Amino acid sequence: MTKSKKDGVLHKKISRRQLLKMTGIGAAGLAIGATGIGGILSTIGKDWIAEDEAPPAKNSVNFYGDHQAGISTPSQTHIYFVALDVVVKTKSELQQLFKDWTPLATKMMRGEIIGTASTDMIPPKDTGEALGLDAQNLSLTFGVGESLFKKINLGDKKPTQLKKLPHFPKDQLVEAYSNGDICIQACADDPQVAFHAIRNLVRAASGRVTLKWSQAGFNAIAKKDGHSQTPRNLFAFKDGTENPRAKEDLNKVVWVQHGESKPWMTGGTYLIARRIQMHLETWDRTALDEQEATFGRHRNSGAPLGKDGEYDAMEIERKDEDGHLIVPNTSHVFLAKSVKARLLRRSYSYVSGVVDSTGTHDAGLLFISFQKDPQQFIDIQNSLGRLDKMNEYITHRGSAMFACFPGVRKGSYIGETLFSTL
Ligand SMILES: C=CC1=C(C)c2cc3[nH]c(cc4nc(cc5[nH]c(cc1n2)c(C)c5CCC(=O)O)C(CCC(=O)O)=C4C)c(C)c3C=C
Ligand SMILES: [Fe+2]
Repeated sequence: MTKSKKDGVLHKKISRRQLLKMTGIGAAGLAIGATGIGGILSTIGKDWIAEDEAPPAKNSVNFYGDHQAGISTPSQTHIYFVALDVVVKTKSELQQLFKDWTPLATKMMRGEIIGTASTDMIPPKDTGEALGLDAQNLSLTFGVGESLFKKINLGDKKPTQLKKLPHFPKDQLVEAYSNGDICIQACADDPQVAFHAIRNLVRAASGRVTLKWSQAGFNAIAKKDGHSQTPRNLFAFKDGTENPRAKEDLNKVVWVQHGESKPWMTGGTYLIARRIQMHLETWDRTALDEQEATFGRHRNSGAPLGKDGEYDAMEIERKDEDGHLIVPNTSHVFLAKSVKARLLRRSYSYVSGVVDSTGTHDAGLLFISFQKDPQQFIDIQNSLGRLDKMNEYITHRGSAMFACFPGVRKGSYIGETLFSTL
């Protein structure tokens, strides 16, 4: 948006280049960098800069790019994840919804309010609870579920990969934590910033979507010598050690490549969310040796059993001098590694009060994985199957799958690749 209708030409926003020209800095002055521009901005007010052209905001994640933020982005400390059902009926109404969300998402990811407060009879445009906080590395990730394609005629755009997951042994899924037409994942280094983003996106979509389910989560990220450490889950084990990180790996495991799914998904990925209850009381009665045999890793260091370092190679076929496997063949990692498939895991712990029927903590993991094909998740979950020693301590309660759009180009909008060719 460059011009507000209400206020006319006086509110036309200006580009970074125009600003440099106006202030007489020009090409030769480009070396002043962000600090110099920041000084000018604080004098004239940054509302005057077109958002696509503004310099990077403090603690902000880039909204634009080949891929959406919040997937290969380093994990923030908080998540607020929401699944929505649509009330809109047509593809143009749906397209408009994503168009309306785009400027709000870009503003919030820059730590800006989505509109000025009004003093007259109209409620403030921004709900306001993130005022005074910066962007807190907020990332917003949008996806669409299988059910959306049943409600809205999107031609032949539904990817074959986007379908209900099969029933897995020991699943006890409830609809109240499952499925949805649209998902929005908000991750930030502050819980209020993450919630504020979802609250304002849902508010802006009032009458067009309804809330289906949501889940808040957290990860404590310790720092050692200035480096972020792998977060520990509520069983106290480092969770996320073995994850694809290099660009080449991400292309192999996470990002849909040309020809691998529907064309609109190129650069996108599939998100699988599982709300997994962790029976903390049972776990806390288990000896440390047994806990470590459950995962196949040492608790404190995160190292593979029999090794010292978290990133030492996990060689599941390794045997001791008596010929016994060092990493038990019923351990979580042994089974997860026994199949070729890989995933990018980006999970968060949750605590949600008390389970009425048992009087125990309702706590666990909002397991989130990204993969270019949901079959990768299915293969691993089937391998864990009934054998995974961890099954004694967990119950899967919720499940959902979403196709996440590729990244957004400047001047475009979220989901454009899905709608543009309709
Ligand atoms: C189907 C996929 C998976 C589910 C569901 C899952 C649940 C789950 N996992 C943990 C804790 C840990 N998982 C670890 C490794 C690991 N887990 C999966 C897959 C699923 N986990 C994979 C593919 C891997 C990596 C295997 C490898 O190649 O080494 C670990 C070890 C440390 C790490 O690498 O992150 C832990 C700990 C919990 C608590 C949980 C459900 C509540
Ligand atoms: Fe796992």
